[in-house]
Amino acid sequence: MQQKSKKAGKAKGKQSNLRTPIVVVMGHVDHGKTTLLDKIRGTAVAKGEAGLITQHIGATEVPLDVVQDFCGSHFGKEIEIPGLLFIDTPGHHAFTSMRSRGGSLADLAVLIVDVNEGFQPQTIESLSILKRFKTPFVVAANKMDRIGGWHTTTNAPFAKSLKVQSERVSEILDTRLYELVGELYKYGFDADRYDRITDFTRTVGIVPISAITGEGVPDLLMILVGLAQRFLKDNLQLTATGPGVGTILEVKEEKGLGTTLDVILYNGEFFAGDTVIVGTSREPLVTKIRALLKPKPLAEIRSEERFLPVKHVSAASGVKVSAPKLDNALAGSTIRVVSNPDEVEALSLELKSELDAVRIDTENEGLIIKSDTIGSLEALVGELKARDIHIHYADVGPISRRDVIRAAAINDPLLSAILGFNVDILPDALNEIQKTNVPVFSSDIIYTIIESYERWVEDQKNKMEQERLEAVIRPGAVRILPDCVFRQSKPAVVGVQVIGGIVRTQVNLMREDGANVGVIKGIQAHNENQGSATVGQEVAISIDGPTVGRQIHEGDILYVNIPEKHARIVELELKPKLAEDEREVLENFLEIKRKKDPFWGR
Ligand SMILES: Nc1nc2c(ncn2[C@@H]2O[C@H](COP(=O)(O)OP(=O)(O)OP(=O)(O)O)[C@@H](O)[C@H]2O)c(=O)[nH]1
Repeated sequence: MQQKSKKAGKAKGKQSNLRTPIVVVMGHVDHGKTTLLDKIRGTAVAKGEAGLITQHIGATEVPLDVVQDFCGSHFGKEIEIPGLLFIDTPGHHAFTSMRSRGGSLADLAVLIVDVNEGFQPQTIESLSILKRFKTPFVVAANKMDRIGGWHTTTNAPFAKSLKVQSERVSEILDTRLYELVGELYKYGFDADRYDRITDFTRTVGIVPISAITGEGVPDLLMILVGLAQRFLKDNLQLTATGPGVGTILEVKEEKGLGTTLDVILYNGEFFAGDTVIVGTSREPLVTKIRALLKPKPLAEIRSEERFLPVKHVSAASGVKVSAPKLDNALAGSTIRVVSNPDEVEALSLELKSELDAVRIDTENEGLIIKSDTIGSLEALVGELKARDIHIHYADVGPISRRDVIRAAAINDPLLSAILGFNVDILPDALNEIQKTNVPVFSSDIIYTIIESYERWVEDQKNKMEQERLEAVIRPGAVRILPDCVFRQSKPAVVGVQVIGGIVRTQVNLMREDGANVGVIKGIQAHNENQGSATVGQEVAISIDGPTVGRQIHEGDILYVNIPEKHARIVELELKPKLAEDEREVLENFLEIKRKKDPFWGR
């Protein structure tokens, strides 16, 4: 044990400043992210190597030696990375709040998929985030132990585990893996079971695992080390020395410490006392690191203090930073060491541009977007842009009254809405929402937000369409009944039978020769006023315009004089839905119109 520690320490020194790669585990709810992280931590602890596993703030470091031991094999000299740093907060939320300039903070990702359930909404969302950030990843096909008839070999590498399975179990597993290959192909990735791949730069590896039994986990770790070595080597800027740069994972209030930052240091070093510049939602702030804190090892947690001050940390590392004036610090933004006061201005501009790059503030018609961190804002905005959904304004922070007012002022009814990712609605914003009826779609799953917004858009469109069609004047025809003239004129009141379609008040009537007759003022049946009458009904109608005996006569057929614009909609859009009588009336009506003008209504 002692020896191993020394060996690990020495090995690290040899490694030409290549820093520990940062790994994030992503996937759908309940597919096993937490269980996998627990397994990786727990196994190493169980192997009596707890001393080697370094607990970070928000992350767990697994040194290369531990990975080697777990895998039961030794890596060659070509492996120079000191180990793997797993971010403890699983999920894409953590992923999106971590970003370094130009991409995500994570060097590598594990996309975990329940092999029995296949792709689910958050799997797809995670995949699209990985694609956008171009983060190399492996797929962990989890819960293979749930296949009926599975024989468990605890913590065994996949090949060993597979050997003891029946042919039927192997076949089921293979089928499920092929389904995953198919899903990945659909989203633009070539994938295969990892042991069938020769070129990992082109093909995504799928590692069958069980996070519970540990089977396949050694393989997963091996693949991660291999990928990290390849991809990190290309990124020579990332080192464990020099002025530190980190991403703020969380801004946290701590008893006795005030506001602190949980930071993943991804490049260089922090020393207690360093001057740092920190991103906020306004002007970046310059402050001095009062203390760097690491979690206390489990055995030492006796007192209330959970943290251990350290003088120095180097990348990659999870650390709590205590410093004055941190209240406005913004999760997802950068913390950076200022080595020279002359740099402040340039660094400040750089930090501001980080937020400005994601923030959108235009005069165009579009949605209002609010999000909790820069990373999540970027992810949400990215997804919306990919769908060509217009954005009026996007910013970090809770939903405020101002946001609601801005959304209400948007003219396009389908864009007058707010989308929020993991943000609160301030109380006065709630009042404004009630007043304006601006819809707010919020969730901590991007996919859910967009899906519910899109569903609302669909509903709104249907409603608008329905309203439009309801406003269309439809075909109708009446015959004036004999001996039912109740008044000659001003207005003429006659008894009619509706012989087809529908007649409403306010529509114009037309004779069979095409001459306009006048407007229906009222419709009565059994002395009751009504707005319309349909086929078969006998009603009295009052018509403003004609005189009975002159323009109209008993026995005449009168048509609803459909305006040309409406006739076009009826003929082109509504015809298939018309009843037989309506269609007949429409055809007769159009025939009359087109006798004079063959192109009428076309
Ligand atoms: N049989 C079996 N069960 C598993 C495996 N991995 C996870 N589970 C179980 O699946 C459930 C969900 O696992 P979690 O690790 O909590 O899933 P998660 O993805 O972290 O879920 P969220 O944190 O809610 O997103 C738990 O009951 C686990 O015990 C596995 O490999 N085999």
